[in-house]
Amino acid sequence: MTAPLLDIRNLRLGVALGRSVHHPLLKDVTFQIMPGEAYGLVGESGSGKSITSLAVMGLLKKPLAVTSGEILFKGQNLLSRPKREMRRLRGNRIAMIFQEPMTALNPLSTVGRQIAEMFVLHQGRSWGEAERLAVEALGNVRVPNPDRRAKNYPHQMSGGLRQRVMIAMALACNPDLLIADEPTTALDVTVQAEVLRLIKELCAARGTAVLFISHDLGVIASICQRVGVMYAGCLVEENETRALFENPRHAYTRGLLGALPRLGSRSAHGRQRLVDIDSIIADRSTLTETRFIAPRGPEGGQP
Ligand SMILES: Nc1ncnc2c1ncn2[C@@H]1O[C@H](COP(=O)(O)OP(=O)(O)OP(=O)(O)O)[C@@H](O)[C@H]1O
Repeated sequence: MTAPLLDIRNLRLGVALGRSVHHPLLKDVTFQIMPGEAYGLVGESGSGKSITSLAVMGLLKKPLAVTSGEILFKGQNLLSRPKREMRRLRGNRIAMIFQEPMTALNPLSTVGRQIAEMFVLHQGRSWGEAERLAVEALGNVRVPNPDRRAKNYPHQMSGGLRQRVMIAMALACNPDLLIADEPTTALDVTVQAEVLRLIKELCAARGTAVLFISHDLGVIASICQRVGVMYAGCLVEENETRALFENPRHAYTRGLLGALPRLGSRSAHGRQRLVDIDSIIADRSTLTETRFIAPRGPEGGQP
């Protein structure tokens, strides 16, 4: 049997309130991503999606701290790796793209130079060779006129093109895992669709696994084979994407699906009614619905 690429086990994470007291933010989060698989984490704002990905990248900053659990990447626990090794891993074996590329790109350096830096830092290439590879990388993410565009500064590009630059940087070293945290939320719908298609095609062609984070189940469904649903710091349900849509078992997942706008569903006034998820989960503080629900096996039992 193939071993998981990423294996997060009982991850607990919190805000340090004192030396040993933590306010919990993640509670026993457990999920696996197989090599080449696209896995989606969906949940409302504040449910813990981003801090999960930052923990994987080793980028949590105080007062946030992992209190227990394991993050195994290719069988090795990232939580016990020295900082130097994590720096080598980031950008090389695990790469990340964020919602707003402007915050991740250096405004004072051309995009070609920034992509070239990946080849110099992680692959020890000469600058001349790295700059040639950077133009090639821009072409691979379908940036028109890559030679000319490589000389642009980030502010000279549209949001969609900047996100393509981020994807080119992230995939430069052919990582095993790409973490995409709401990469298309800030883009127009048409540009969003193009960028999603690009991520999907490039990762499938290279066999790169994806951890795709979004609050939008529709976006997740277009790219991921499996989905984990997060609510209040817990992974409350996990299933294959199609099965989750056909048979959502957790109240919060049903709420999320019910809140997806659908073509053709209109009220008597001709307007579509949007469903309020809060009306489905009455009291968040009790967290009575945060029990994990695993996918059913073929006969409806556990697989
Ligand atoms: N530096 C921090 N200090 C204290 N609490 C934090 C810090 N960063 C995040 N949190 C808290 O951790 C919880 C999870 O945050 P996280 O950013 O992971 O949510 P999210 O699901 O990614 O939401 P969003 O979609 O809005 O980014 C939230 O309650 C948030 O307020």
